[in-house]
Amino acid sequence: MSTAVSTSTTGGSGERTAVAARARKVVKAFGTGDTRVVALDEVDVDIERGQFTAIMGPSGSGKSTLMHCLAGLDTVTSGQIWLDETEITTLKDKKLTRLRRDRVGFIFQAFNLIPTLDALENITLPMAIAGRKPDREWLDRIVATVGLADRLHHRPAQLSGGQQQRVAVARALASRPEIIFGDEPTGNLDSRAGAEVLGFLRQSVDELGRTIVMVTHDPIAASYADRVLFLADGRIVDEMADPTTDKVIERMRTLSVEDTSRTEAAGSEQ
Ligand SMILES: Nc1ncnc2c1ncn2[C@@H]1O[C@H](COP(=O)(O)OP(=O)(O)OP(=O)(O)O)[C@@H](O)[C@H]1O
Repeated sequence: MSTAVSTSTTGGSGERTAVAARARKVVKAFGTGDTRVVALDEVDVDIERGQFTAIMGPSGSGKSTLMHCLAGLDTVTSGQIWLDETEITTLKDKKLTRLRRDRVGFIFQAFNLIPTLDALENITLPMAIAGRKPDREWLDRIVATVGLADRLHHRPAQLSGGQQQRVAVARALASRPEIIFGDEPTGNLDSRAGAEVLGFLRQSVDELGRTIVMVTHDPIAASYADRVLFLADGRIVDEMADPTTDKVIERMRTLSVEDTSRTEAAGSEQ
């Protein structure tokens, strides 16, 4: 079974669609024969523009694979993915690289900052590489939003983990990407620094109109989102609007019970 989670689009006439990313019947398999693993099994999903979406699910359910495919970091076995109105599943490497550079932002668990550059240079580096000038006003807004104004000339080693991740958030926002993907962005942070970074992600959606998709194991992190997608066995099995930590914990608990009973049923069939 696959669950279609759809929203209407307003595209056409050069207008932005209400959907920032869209997947249809996406299958991603790794390996062949006996070692074949189907990580995504006919996934249909719409990621709404201007929303904060969290992806949750048990370990191995396909969360990272879904994010990598939506972001054009990995190819699909079959199915289609669009970013806005561009189908990325048919793009050749060069065009895909350019699209990722120009239209997508990334925040990873590891901050991936360049140690010899200061915070401001790290924030503007991707744009410098792309030969683009940062929009000063936008940059100032981002720096103010993530609270880095007095740290801009510090190198990563002179910043706390939370501050380093804020630099990474500012770097992801700097080029005004259409969509930002985060893979466990608070996974390396203590709860206070994690809460700060999640607060900034929330603000970038509410105040800067960004679109964020975040993979997380943490129900508290998921509670900052507008909507949570739940994956199990490579399929979207549920979604939740306006999540709270307790509601997410409860849903994850029932998912792992369902997971165990599925595994037991599969075992007894053999
Ligand atoms: N490069 C790969 N080669 C082979 N199998 C892979 C590869 N990447 C992922 N898989 C398999 O695909 C399935 C989904 O993996 P994925 O990493 O997307 O899950 P996840 O939900 O993000 O897991 P976790 O929460 O543990 O990070 C798993 O069974 C995994 O072992």
